[in-house]
Amino acid sequence: MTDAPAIDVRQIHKRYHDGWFARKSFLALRGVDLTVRRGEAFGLLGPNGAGKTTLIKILLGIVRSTGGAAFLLGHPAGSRGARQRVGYLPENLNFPAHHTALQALRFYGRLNSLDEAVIRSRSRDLLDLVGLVGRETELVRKYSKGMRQRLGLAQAMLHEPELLILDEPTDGLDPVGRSEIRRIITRLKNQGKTVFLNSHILQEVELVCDRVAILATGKLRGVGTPSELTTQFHGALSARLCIEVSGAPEVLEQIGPQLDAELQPLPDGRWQLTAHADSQSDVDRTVDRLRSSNLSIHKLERKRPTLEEVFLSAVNTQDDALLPSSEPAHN
Ligand SMILES: Nc1ncnc2c1ncn2[C@@H]1O[C@H](COP(=O)(O)OP(=O)(O)OP(=O)(O)O)[C@@H](O)[C@H]1O
Repeated sequence: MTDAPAIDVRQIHKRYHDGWFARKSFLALRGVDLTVRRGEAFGLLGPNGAGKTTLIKILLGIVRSTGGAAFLLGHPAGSRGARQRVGYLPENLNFPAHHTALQALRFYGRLNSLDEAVIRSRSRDLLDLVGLVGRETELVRKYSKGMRQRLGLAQAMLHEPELLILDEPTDGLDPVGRSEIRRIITRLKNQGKTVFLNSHILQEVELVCDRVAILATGKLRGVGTPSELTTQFHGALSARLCIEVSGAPEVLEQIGPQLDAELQPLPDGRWQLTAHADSQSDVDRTVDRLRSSNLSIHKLERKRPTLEEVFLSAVNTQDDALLPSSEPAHN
């Protein structure tokens, strides 16, 4: 069991039933397979309605899947063994209004059946980890959103879980608040914890996660490091060469189509030329062509697609949603 992955999801399906006599149904997850290794920070990405919350609820045992199996650290999702080993920060955690940070932690500690002395000593350490020392006796309702999220992280860590599931931990935070949460997540990862993060903020995920999964319409579109995903969707989006040039406009207008490049005028009279450049020889050829046409090069940059571009490409790949699903019989 010690070798079991932090999260192991096999062919998970979820069908919701709705309406009169549950006659309407909707397949929110359609055969998701996912493995999260121990000790990694893993990001779950997907557009609204992709099924991210449904997947998280299945992992936590809040919602039952209608097919497949999920395990946390070798324990069936939702079992006592799994629940004891996972810490959860929900999207909008509301603390009781009359609690101070210390009282809130005591409240959650008791819910987890922790001993009073253990709660006291862990609360001190955790308030230190999340940067709330000195503010622990203030009412939580007077906290900023960032402080509440940091206290939420401390709450999730109180029973010393090996795996943390964080649902939109930086939603609604300013850049300072977001960087504080990132700092804490990195510290937790350095302590050997596994962090599973659901976030809409792609930059965030790119900065903090080792690997990401992209989910859309209930199906996984890709899993890997941001650079592996870039390669996976390379066919749709290759590396680009962005060059700031100046010179005779008529020469530029001729050269643009020859290089299959886009030209955009810049405010200072220069031009931004954007062309595909998958290899160094593509770069050399473009530069030689510009220089031999007496064009001056002011700035040159080779850009890989951003995670946002990869995400959009992954989400827009042909969906087989209209094909019959191979959903297994309900369990
Ligand atoms: N209890 C429910 N009954 C019926 N349909 C549901 C239920 N919960 C979710 N759904 C549907 O399942 C799909 C996936 O929802 P889910 O909340 O998992 O998506 P999400 O990726 O978390 O979206 P968001 O980013 O907007 O929170 C959506 O189409 C949603 O309307």
